[in-house]
Amino acid sequence: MRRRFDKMEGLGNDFVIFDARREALAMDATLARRLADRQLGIGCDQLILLEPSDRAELRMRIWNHDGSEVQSCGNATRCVVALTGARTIETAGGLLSGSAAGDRIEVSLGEPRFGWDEVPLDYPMDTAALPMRWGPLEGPAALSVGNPHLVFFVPDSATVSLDELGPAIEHDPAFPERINVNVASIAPDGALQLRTWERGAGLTRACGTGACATAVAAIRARRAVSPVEVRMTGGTLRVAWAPSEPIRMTGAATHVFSGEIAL
Ligand SMILES: N[C@H](CCC[C@H](N)C(=O)O)C(=O)O
Repeated sequence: MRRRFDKMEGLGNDFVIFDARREALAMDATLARRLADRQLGIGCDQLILLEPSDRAELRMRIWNHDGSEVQSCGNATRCVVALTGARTIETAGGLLSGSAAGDRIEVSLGEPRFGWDEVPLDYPMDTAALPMRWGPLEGPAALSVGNPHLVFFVPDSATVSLDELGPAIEHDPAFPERINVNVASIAPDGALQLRTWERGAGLTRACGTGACATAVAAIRARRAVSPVEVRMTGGTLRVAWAPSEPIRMTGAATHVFSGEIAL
């Protein structure tokens, strides 16, 4: 059976999107891994499946490059809004809303969660600063923005060996669902410079939920003021948040090509 897909990217974080709202498509870890493989398949950081929803205009399901199905993906959400024009999206991480903002897309990710069991962590800890260390990285904030994130603030995020430290932190037993690892520094103009080791995908050029988690942690710790610019390898996102408000992220979403593949 041949199925159409759209290839899209948000700041270099790339996606293969199948629209299964009219014709169901059975996706599983094995198929997602093959489609995401850059030699054996189409190639992407995350595989996205759109399905009907009775709570929003559509449901978005997300599989990482390693085949793990997860709750939320910020950059892909902007791409799905741009591709479909949907304004409400159901995900396992919560209900999202989005709209075009000039040549950018704005998405509301809902409110962050700071409870140790909401991240989740394996046991109670102060999520504002976990009493943990991995090499030079210590005392991260932990939060959920629909998916789990750690945020480390360092003098210069460009000098951290995230390719080495990322896997050890992602798979630490303290994180029963694994975790996304963000390392950020504060630029002289108050912007955040962020690099992310993504759960299930490794180093990516940008991470939308990582940018949101890092901005929330910075605003909460009074290291930054909302709205804050988050600069990543693949480009910049603008994140706005205040306590008891949803997180709002604004940035680019680009259609690269459409294609067909035999499944
Ligand atoms: N790796 C993430 C999913 C993709 C997040 C990222 N691509 C984004 O733009 O938010 C996780 O396992 O929770």
